[in-house]
Amino acid sequence: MTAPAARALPVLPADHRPVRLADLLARAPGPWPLHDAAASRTLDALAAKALPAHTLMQRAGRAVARLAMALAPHARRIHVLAGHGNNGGDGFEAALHLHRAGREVRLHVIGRDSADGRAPAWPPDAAASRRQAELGGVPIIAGLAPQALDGAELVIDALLGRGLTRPASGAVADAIRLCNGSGVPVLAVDLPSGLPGDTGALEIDAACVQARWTLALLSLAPGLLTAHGRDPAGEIWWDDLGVQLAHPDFPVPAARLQGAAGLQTLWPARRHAQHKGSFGDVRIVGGADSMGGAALLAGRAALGAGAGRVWVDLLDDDAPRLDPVHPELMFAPTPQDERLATSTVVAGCGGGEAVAARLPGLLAQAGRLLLDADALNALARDPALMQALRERGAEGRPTLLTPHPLEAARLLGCSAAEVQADRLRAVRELAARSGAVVVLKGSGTLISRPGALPWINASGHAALATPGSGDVLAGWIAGLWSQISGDRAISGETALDRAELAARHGVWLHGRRAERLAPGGQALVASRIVPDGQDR
Ligand SMILES: NC(=O)C1=CN([C@@H]2O[C@H](COP(=O)(O)OP(=O)(O)OC[C@H]3O[C@@H](n4cnc5c(N)ncnc54)[C@H](OP(=O)(O)O)[C@@H]3O)[C@@H](O)[C@H]2O)[C@@H](O)CC1
Ligand SMILES: Nc1ncnc2c1ncn2[C@@H]1O[C@H](COP(=O)(O)OP(=O)(O)O)[C@@H](O)[C@H]1O
Ligand SMILES: [K+]
Repeated sequence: MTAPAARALPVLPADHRPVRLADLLARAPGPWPLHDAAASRTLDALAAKALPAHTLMQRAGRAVARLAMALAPHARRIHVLAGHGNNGGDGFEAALHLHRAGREVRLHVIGRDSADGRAPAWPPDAAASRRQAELGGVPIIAGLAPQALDGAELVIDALLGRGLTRPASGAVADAIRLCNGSGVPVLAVDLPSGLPGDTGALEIDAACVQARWTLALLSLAPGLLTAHGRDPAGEIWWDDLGVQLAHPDFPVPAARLQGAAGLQTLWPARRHAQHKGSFGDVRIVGGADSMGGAALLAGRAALGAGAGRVWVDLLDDDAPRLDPVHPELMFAPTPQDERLATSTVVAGCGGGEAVAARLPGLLAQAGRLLLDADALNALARDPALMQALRERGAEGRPTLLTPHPLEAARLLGCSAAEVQADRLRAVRELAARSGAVVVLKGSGTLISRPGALPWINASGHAALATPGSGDVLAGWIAGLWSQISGDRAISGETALDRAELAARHGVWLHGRRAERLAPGGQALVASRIVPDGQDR
């Protein structure tokens, strides 16, 4: 790709304000692109070229200083920890602004020059910003002494950003640990230092700043939103520094952020002339041995999401065929005829070993098929099933897979740790291998279809880490999927588009319901996460 002419870039005057990501997602349509480090470097260079020298870093530093004063208006003593890359440069600029605004600023320079006495080697912009800070009279201190943060009211973390190439160590890791141990609130610049921006994957005991707030600059890193990223990032803010990221010449993002926008309009109000047959049939195949509850949760969720009729096909012959809490649920064996071709089938919730025998028939006949839990484990064990899955996709019959990281690892033939080390790569790989839409669950759930940009879901928190919440999700997605298929099919969309839409919407609503029920992240039981028809 040839680089676009710099003057073509839409760089606006810097009169904008940073926005809290949660507010942005609630009101703006998006989709918001997420850029990896390589793309962000390209963006940085393009934007810097379109502006007068040093302007981009000045904007970044001013944005950090303004947000610091807005979030911690009473903080007088502010310590800025600066590393030796451009992240440090943003810190120098912020320190200068805060100093000029009358705050008591201490600027700690951490890294090569303080640790081993070598001459500092900042990139040109950061070197210029450091000179400005010195000339402006900001007190600059080499390193961070153990008691240095006593009495501090705010720390600005500008140690490491997108340039992280290895786990933080040495003087940088020591500074991170001191900062975390101080109890002083931290505003992280671009990323909490130590967090890998592309993946959000932290090794055990890796040094990483635990920020109260993170201000992402120009572009948003996927690692802030998935794997381990949400905890160290704290509340995420974003400032595009006046650069419009939607410009066609900008580098392709690594993923898109899924919020509510664009989804509500998919399920319009019901028309008077509609009947339950208009909203699709869902069949749940699962509940082997003592795991009938999983199938019931999925069935209830499909009903609550608005499916027209829901049948549960229990694999345990001795289990009662009635749900007293939801007597609307019907219990019947899955038919082996054309009714299967027009149904949305969920297989695997509490499926045990028994579900494997059902898969060849379902893969061959089900119109829409969602495989979860034990159905995924059976798929991982049997290459013939995987082949049948690919054939379905090639014939235009869509499948959705909803693995958690261990199930994804079994399907990919690797460990769960390897999946978690690069969740975006894992979800793309699994979608490509299976031809299905894949929902890789966990903090920052990913949704991917073959060959397309993955989505990272922004809703939900650890209240969802409760048994059965995955069964609810599977049923919820199926209930939505059944409504945008059949006679309510959205025109112009392919079968795989509809599968992806249902997955994106289901994952978003599932997470948002948990946030509403447990705003403080307190424990939830999965039955409460079952939708009640009000979730839109
Ligand atoms: N891109 C954008 O959109 C914009 C970017 N901007 C800002 O620039 C930041 C990116 O700057 P950057 O590329 O200079 O990287 P940065 O994070 O400062 O690291 C620098 C140095 O750290 C080193 N290093 C690496 N790992 C290490 C470790 N574990 N422990 C210790 N050291 C380690 C490594 O040097 P090494 O030691 O490997 O030679 C590297 O040179 C970005 O986050 C944002 O704040 C904004 O100003 C404007 C918009
Ligand atoms: N820490 C977390 N943050 C956000 N979502 C989570 C977290 N832990 C679990 N979840 C979500 O909860 C659900 C759990 O699904 P799963 O692991 O299949 O559980 P189960 O098999 O018990 O139903 C998934 O949607 C997953 O994304
Ligand atoms: K940082």
